[in-house]
Amino acid sequence: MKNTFQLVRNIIPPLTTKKHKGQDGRIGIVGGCQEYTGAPYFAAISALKVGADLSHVFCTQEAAPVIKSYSPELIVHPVLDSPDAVQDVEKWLPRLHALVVGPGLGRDDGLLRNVKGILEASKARDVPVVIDADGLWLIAEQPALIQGYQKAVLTPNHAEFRRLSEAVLRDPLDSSDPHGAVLRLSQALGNVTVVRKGERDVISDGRQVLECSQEGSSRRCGGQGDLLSGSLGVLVHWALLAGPEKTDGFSPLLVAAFGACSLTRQCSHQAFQKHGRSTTTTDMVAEVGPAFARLFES
Ligand SMILES: NC(=O)C1=CN([C@@H]2O[C@H](COP(=O)(O)OP(=O)(O)OC[C@H]3O[C@@H](n4cnc5c(N)ncnc54)[C@H](O)[C@@H]3O)[C@@H](O)[C@H]2O)[C@@H](O)CC1
Ligand SMILES: Nc1ncnc2c1ncn2[C@@H]1O[C@H](COP(=O)(O)OP(=O)(O)OP(=O)(O)O)[C@@H](O)[C@H]1O
Ligand SMILES: [Mg+2]
Repeated sequence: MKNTFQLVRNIIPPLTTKKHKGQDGRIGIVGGCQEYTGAPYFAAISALKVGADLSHVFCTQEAAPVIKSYSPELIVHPVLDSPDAVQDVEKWLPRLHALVVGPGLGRDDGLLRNVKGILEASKARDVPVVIDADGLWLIAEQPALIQGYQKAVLTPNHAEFRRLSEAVLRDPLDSSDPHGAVLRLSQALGNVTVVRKGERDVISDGRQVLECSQEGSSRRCGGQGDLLSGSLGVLVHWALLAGPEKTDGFSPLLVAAFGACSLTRQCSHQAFQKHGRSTTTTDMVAEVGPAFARLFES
């Protein structure tokens, strides 16, 4: 695990005065609806805190003023439930380095239909996508949407992993072999990268398996998966930019996922040390800077 941290360090771009705004990452979050406005915020602000330069949120018209009110740093587009949602997002794709699809998306059929079009447009432009939360609900319904897309990373929790496996694998889940279960799901989806979050995070691209057991915390408050998916959006961009020569034979997406899992757990650990049982994801977002420095810059 120690040299895996070195692989993550290898993909982190240097901070220099020679760069222009946006060069270190322009990330789009697709999600945010009437019920859920926190999740897309957590994902978007985490991307900025990890080191992206710009964070866009593409959400429903109703959710937009709420998410805008959380932070001036976010660029919030109230388009996800518009009749031209796909075109409204697609026109931004040339200016985005990665999309994080799902935080706070909800399961409205109309929104899922729009997100299907957005995913197809993203694949057509070779945009890397992290798919989380209710984006995974859509994938479980229509696995062909990302089948074989090598620039896709899925980040299911326990329930989402089960739903995906039941949708894609015929034989029942073998819970006694977590590595094998993630390997098989990745292979069945055409070697997309899968992160099964849990007491230990298991990551596979259908060829290799990494496990993240970085000490986290025993707080299971909502939103931690959104911090992970937002951080992962940036790390995916950096890892693909750095290329496989910097990741010592591991797939860049595998290394990016290990980095995001480690960072999320470290944030949880540091926040829990300060706040104990009252820890929330907001406290964890505040720890992104110090946790990143401790894991990857010291
Ligand atoms: N503040 C917010 O706006 C938040 C919104 N969220 C959104 O809520 C939507 C649904 O997310 P959910 O995570 O509820 O997804 P699910 O609808 O898949 O719920 C997961 C269910 O599985 C159960 N579960 C989780 N881990 C388990 C385990 N280890 N063993 C057994 N059962 C387990 C949970 O109790 C939960 O009921 C997503 O779009 C998500 O982004 C969440 O991210 C939480 C925060
Ligand atoms: N039992 C556990 N012990 C330690 N860490 C855990 C445990 N379960 C999950 N985690 C960690 O908590 C974080 C979020 O995982 P979780 O399964 O809660 O995702 P999620 O349900 O998608 O979260 P969200 O509420 O954002 O949707 C990950 O970093 C994961 O590694
Ligand atoms: Mg989640």
